[in-house]
Amino acid sequence: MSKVVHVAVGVVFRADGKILIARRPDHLHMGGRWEFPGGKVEVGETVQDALCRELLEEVAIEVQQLQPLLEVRHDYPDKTVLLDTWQVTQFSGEARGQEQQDIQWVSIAELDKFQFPDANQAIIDAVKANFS
Ligand SMILES: Nc1nc2c([nH]c(=O)n2[C@H]2C[C@H](O)[C@@H](COP(=O)(O)OP(=O)(O)OP(=O)(O)O)O2)c(=O)[nH]1
Ligand SMILES: [Mg+2]
Repeated sequence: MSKVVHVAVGVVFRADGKILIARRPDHLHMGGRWEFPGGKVEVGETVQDALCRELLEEVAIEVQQLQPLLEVRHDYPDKTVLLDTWQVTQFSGEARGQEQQDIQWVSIAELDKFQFPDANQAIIDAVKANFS
């Protein structure tokens, strides 16, 4: 069995209630799908540290306030991920894709229009249930 990939994922809310999504570069796992920004937790790092680092690296925002939302474990054919998902309610900076990826701010109702990796359905359901 391969080990579980621990991923820090941020559902970033802007003051107007919109959520930040980004399109995964084509060459990556789940390339071309939309995601909530984040990435793998490195050895010796807390999940909160990983989330702050990834959001700065990927979309140039500095997290100021976060709270746990849910954990989603999902088996893909080639790997198993644990999406350790946090709600980000305060941040500084203006989001921009630092890796040439498209980003968008979308309403909760609009999330259904985008194609996310399969593991994300549980996150989207939780967002709708908690924040709609
Ligand atoms: N960031 C993120 N990853 C997701 C989501 N949904 C989902 O299945 N994943 C999967 C895809 C990847 O297998 C894994 C995250 O890896 P990643 O490619 O973002 O990791 P990373 O930013 O650290 O990138 P790298 O250093 O490996 O290039 O989790 C999501 O909403 N956000
Ligand atoms: Mg990433």
